[in-house]
Amino acid sequence: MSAVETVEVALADRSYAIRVGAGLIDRAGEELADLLAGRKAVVVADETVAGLHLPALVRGLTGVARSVDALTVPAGESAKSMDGLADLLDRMLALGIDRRTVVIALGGGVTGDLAGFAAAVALRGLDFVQIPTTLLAQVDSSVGGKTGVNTRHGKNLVGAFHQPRRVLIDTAVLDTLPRRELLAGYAEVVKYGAIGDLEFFQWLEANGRRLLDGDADARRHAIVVSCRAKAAVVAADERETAGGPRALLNFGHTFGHALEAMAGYDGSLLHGEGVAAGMVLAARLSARLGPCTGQDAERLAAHLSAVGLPTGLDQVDAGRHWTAEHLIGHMVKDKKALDGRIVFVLLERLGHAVVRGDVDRAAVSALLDRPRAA
Ligand SMILES: O=C(O)C(=O)C[C@@H](O)[C@H](O)[C@H](O)COP(=O)(O)O
Repeated sequence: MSAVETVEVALADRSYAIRVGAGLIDRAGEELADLLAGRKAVVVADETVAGLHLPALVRGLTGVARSVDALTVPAGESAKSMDGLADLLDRMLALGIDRRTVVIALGGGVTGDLAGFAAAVALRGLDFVQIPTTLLAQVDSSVGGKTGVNTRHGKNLVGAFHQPRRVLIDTAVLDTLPRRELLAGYAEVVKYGAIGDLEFFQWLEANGRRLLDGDADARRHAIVVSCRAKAAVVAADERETAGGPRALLNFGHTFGHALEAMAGYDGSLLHGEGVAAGMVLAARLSARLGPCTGQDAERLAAHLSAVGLPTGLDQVDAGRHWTAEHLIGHMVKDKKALDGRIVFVLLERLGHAVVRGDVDRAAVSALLDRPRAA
């Protein structure tokens, strides 16, 4: 067993540990024994992950929890819907859950957000554990308690803050993750460097490829640094108060969520791909407004592009030519928007982000307007 590192999320009586190491799914019984003793466990996994990691997890938890049931949900963003939630709750209730039942989300961001929201509302709130199996979920969505589903009005528009009781990050599962998914998660890793840690961004410029190519030390380092950064922000501003620091984690997401909504959650644009293109748009908007420089914005774009992530509208709209009007129509529904004003997370410089509610819509339109190909 290789080393396991612990990152604490300090939230008074809702504090929890994020455990990071290779092989943690195999050791889940031991890792979760204190939480599960005498209680029912319901594992929720998506269909792809169920085929890969569910048997080992159920084996490990059997005899530790009072009973272990497993439910599967479809893979992909479209599962994160009101219908998907209703179906999952129905199946959980049919299992005879009680208020001591622990829900365990095994999978990527979609599974964690959906199962976490189901745990938040079933019997008015059940304990839950996150076992994220994608890089994106490991460095971002499994930490911080944002749970929810998408609606036809946009991404994550219905949900709840519901903190997990523990997060188990098994870095070995990344070995079976498709490259495209790995890259999408890498966008969120880069985000931490861009918004608050220039030194980490520089490290990623030098080591990002090692991480993507499977170097275990580089992976663990990037995951631990990312989780530490997220844990600090969440501890400072758990519920994303207006003007509070948690909104900084939304860098790239105002544009990114609009891109995802335009794409229709059909798998053609992954969340992390939308965030990558969204971060570049936000950085270029920052450079237009200052004081961020064009060099900083293009340095971010260059790194994302070098690893193979999309950095422009043309790369994400697959010839559908989304207009500024289309995208702004989605951005005004963003949860950060206040009194009809879109709130952006912009860069003051690479490594330092700020929240801005005073951005002129004409500047956003000018950034998004593209000449139509003849
Ligand atoms: O945890 C947060 O806070 C974030 O904003 C992290 C984001 O990377 C993540 O995608 C989050 O789920 C987006 O939240 P939303 O409030 O913009 O829906």
